[in-house]
Amino acid sequence: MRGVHSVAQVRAAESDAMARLPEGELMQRAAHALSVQCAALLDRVYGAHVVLLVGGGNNGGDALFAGARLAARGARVDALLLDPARAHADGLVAFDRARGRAHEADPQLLAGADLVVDGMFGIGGRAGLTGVSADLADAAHDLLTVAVDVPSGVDADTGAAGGKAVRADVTVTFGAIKSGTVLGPGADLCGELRLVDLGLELPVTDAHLLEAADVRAVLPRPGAADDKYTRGVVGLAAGSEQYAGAGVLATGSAVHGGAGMVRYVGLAPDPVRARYPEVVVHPDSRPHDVRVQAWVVGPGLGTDGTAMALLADVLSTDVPVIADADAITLIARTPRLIRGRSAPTVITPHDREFERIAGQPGPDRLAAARRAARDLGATVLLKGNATVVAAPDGTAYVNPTGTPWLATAGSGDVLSGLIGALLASGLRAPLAAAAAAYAHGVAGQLAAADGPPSAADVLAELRGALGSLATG
Ligand SMILES: NC(=O)C1=CN([C@@H]2O[C@H](COP(=O)(O)OP(=O)(O)OC[C@H]3O[C@@H](n4cnc5c(N)ncnc54)[C@H](OP(=O)(O)O)[C@@H]3O)[C@@H](O)[C@H]2O)[C@@H](O)CC1
Ligand SMILES: Nc1ncnc2c1ncn2[C@@H]1O[C@H](COP(=O)(O)OP(=O)(O)O)[C@@H](O)[C@H]1O
Ligand SMILES: [K+]
Repeated sequence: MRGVHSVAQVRAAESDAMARLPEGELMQRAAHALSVQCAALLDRVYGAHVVLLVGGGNNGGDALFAGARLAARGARVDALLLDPARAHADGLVAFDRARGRAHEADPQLLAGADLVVDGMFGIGGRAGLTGVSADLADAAHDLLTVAVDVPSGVDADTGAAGGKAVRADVTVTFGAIKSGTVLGPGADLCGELRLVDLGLELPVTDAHLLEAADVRAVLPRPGAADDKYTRGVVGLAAGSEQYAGAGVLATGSAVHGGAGMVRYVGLAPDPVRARYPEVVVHPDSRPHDVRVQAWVVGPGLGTDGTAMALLADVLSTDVPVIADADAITLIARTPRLIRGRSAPTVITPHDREFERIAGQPGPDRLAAARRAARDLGATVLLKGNATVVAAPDGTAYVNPTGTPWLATAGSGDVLSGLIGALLASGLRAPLAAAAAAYAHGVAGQLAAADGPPSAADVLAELRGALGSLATG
C-alpha cells in the first residue's frame, strides 16, 4: 500500500525540510530527478527538442532548473513563460546560463517538440485551465508530455480538472503521492505516475493507494483444516422476477469469488438454480432461517414492499452485509436500518445512489466517501474511475485498477457478489470492499482486452483475475 497525502500535509513536510536544508536544495533535488526522468524518455538528449511550459510559481522553477540540466547535456530547450515577470528568478538565470531560450507563451512554438515539460501549475494549481495555459495544453495534447508534480489544471487534492487540463504521458511527482494524482480525472490525466523521494518526513496517513501485493496478502486461501463452512458461506438476497439477471450475476460472482458455499434467498430462484447448480436455494426461507457469514443484498431486488421486508430482515442479522443498488435506494429512505447495526455494513453506491443516500459527492470524492461512512456508520465504496473506499473511522483506500469499459449494466452486481465472498471469508469490511474493487478492476481489464465486455464477460474473468493476484 502506498500512502496518499493531502496538499496541506505535503506543504507542511516541505517547510519542515526547507528549515533543515540549505536554501533551494529541495527544488534542486526535484529538478535533478525530473531531468533524469525526462532524459530517460528521450531516445537521445543531445539534439532533442524540449519545450518547457513555465508558470509563475515553484512548479515553473522546477521546470526551468530541469530544462537547464537538459540544455547542458545538449538538448535544444525552449521555455514558454506564462508570465515572464513572475517566472522563477533563479531558475531563469540557470536556464539562461545553460543557453536555454526563453519566450513569451506561444502555442505555435510547441510544434515538433520531442518532449513537453508541463511546469505551469503544481500543488498551488486550481482545477481547469483557461486562456493561454489552455491553449498550451491543447498544443501539447499529441506530444510526449511530462507533467511536473501534477498535470496543470488538476486540483492536487481532489483530482478535479474543471474544463481543460494537461494530459500527461508521465507525471513526475515529488515527495509524496498527492490525492489528486490518484483520484477522479487526475488519476487518468497523470498518465504513468512516478514518485520521486525528496527525503520529506511525511505524517502517517489514513489514505492508501492499493497495490497488487496488498490484495494478494488478504485474499482468502483455504488451509488443510478448512471445510466449506469455515471458508465462509455467503447469502444472496438479490434478483427479482423483473431483474432476475442481477441476482444471477451477483450470485455467480460470490460462487467464483471464493466462497465455501452460496445460499440464495432472493425473489428469482429458478434462473439461479439453472445457471449455478452449486448454489443452495432456499425459496421459502427468510434470512434468519439460513446460516451465513455474510449477506449480499440489493442487486435487482426491486424497491417494493417485498424487497423492503427482505432488506430489513437481512439488515437485522448480526453478520456483515454488503448492500448495493436497490438496497441503497431503500436505505436512503430509512437510514436507521444501517445506522444501528452491530455487524459491519458495506454500501457500494455509484454517484446517483450516493446522492440519494448522502447528497451530491461533489469534486472531492475522498472527502465525500469519508463523510458518508462516518455519518452512516458503514463502509462506503464510491464507484467510478478510481473507486474510493472509506471506513467509518476515516481509513480510506483508492483503487487504481479498472477501465471505463466496466461502466456496463450488471458490472456492479459482479462487484457486490465478490465483496460478499470476501466478507464471508472473515476479511474486515473496508479491506474486503477495497480488495474486491481491485480484483473486479483487473477482471474488467482482462475482459476488455478481447473487445467491449459485458458484465457476464467480467464475471467470466474473475477467476483468472483472482488466480493471478493470488500467485503474483
Ligand atoms: N516548496 C518547495 O520547496 C518545493 C516545491 N516544489 C514545486 O513547487 C510547486 C508548488 O509551487 P507553488 O506553491 O509556487 O505553486 P504553483 O503550483 O507553481 O503555482 C501557483 C500559481 O499559479 C496560479 N494558478 C494556479 N492554478 C491556476 C490555474 N488553473 N489557472 C491560472 N493560474 C493558476 C496561482 O495563482 P493564484 O491562485 O494565486 O491566483 C499561483 O500564482 C510544487 O508543485 C512543486 O512542483 C518542488 O520544487 C519541491 C520543493
Ligand atoms: N468511467 C469509469 N471508469 C472506470 N470504471 C468505471 C467508470 N464508470 C463506472 N465504472 C465502474 O463500473 C462499475 C459499474 O457499476 P454500477 O454502476 O453499479 O453498474 P450496475 O448497477 O449496472 O451493475 C463500477 O465498478 C464502477 O466503478
Ligand atoms: K504541472
